[in-house]
Amino acid sequence: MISVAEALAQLFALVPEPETEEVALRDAAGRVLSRDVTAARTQPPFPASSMDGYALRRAEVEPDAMFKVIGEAAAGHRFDGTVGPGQCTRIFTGAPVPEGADFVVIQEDVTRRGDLITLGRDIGGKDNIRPAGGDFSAGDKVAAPRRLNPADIALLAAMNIARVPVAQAPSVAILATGDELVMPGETPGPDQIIASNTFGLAAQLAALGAQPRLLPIARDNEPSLRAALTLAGTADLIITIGGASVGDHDLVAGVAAGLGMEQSFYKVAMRPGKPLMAGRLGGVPMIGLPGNPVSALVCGTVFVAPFVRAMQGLPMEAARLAAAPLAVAMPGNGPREHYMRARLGEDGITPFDRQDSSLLTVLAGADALLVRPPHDPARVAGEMVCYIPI
Ligand SMILES: Nc1nc2c(c(=O)[nH]1)N[C@H]1C(S)=C(S)[C@@H](COP(=O)(O)OP(=O)(O)OC[C@H]3O[C@@H](n4cnc5c(N)ncnc54)[C@H](O)[C@@H]3O)O[C@H]1N2
Ligand code: MOO
Repeated sequence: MISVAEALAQLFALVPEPETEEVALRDAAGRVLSRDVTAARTQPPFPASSMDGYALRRAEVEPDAMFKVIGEAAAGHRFDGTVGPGQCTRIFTGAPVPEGADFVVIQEDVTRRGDLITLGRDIGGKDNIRPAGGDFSAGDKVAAPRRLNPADIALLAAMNIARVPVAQAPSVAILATGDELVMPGETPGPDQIIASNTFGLAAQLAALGAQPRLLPIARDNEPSLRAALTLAGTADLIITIGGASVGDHDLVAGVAAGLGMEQSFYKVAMRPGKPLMAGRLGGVPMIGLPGNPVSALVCGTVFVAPFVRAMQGLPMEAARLAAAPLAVAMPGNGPREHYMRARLGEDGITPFDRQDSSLLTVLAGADALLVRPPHDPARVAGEMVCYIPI
């Protein structure tokens, strides 16, 4: 059995070179920017007022000073003249500051009668002007790789980038295996259950910017598995669920090997998730997840998510760890890295009492996987521990 870190390193060696495509800005949210993009314009393109008020000369600002209003500058409509001594323009937020003016007095600090304004007694030194290029300048870059969040999309829009180079969304074939499985909505026989991991994993993948494709459930016999694995061959990544352990009906490794799979590793010193397998089948990376529902989804977080991020050109990094104080004491850990389903609260992190890898109710109630290294000694409440937010 290899360590989680070693398994992840071997998995990253299977990551294919990401491919780029261009998409409309509206479709770029959540995708990974694949090339640096460069602003073709400056923002704001001119010194702009940040408030509604009057534009005038800073040197003339003093208590009770009077100015003549000679025009108006609004957003989208500049004032074409020049503001001279003793003059001002009405100005609104976002408007270009007129020639000659270098200060905006907010209207709350002004009394206006006809074309004349009188300043109040406490104007302050803030000019209320956003300099040209205060946000960004032509030539500034948004650097790749980067998963584009809503603020990034707004920034690209402001830079006038209508089409965005992004990594192609990896197509991921998900193959559930087992005679006991039926799809949600179907009527299970007396010995059957509903395929659940499949859907949890598809949801994880969709949230990572991949395109999950559910294959028909493969039955626990070689022809069915072989047919299903052959169907998966056009994907960028094949994920199988179940049939990974040592039982008589656990056939995935054997059938995949028969089809020419080059195995990178099988079995990882972790809990849950021990019978994890990975390799390449027909040139396509393949990850064989254990069937137990929590095992499959924990492996989804610890292995599939970093892999799919790397497939989109993001750095090859393990799931990010956070730290929190333990709310309760814990006994020592065994030889496998333990990903304990846990809850964060005001007094720290608490692992659930029940850690069986079949319990989806416990996983659904968890917001953290408390990570315990192999042979981690007993811990007392208050000690800092690492966790993966989920
Ligand atoms: N003698 C041993 N037995 C087992 C070992 C072992 O080391 N020695 N390892 C255990 C561990 S740990 C795990 S994890 C499981 C993994 O088993 P498989 O990957 O072969 O998975 P299955 O046997 O096919 O299924 C296990 C369990 O999960 C249910 N399942 C499977 N697929 C789905 C799905 N898509 N949705 C919902 N539930 C699913 C399945 O019905 C079984 O209950 O092996 C242990 N055994
Ligand atoms: O490793 Mo299994 O995944 O413990 O249930």
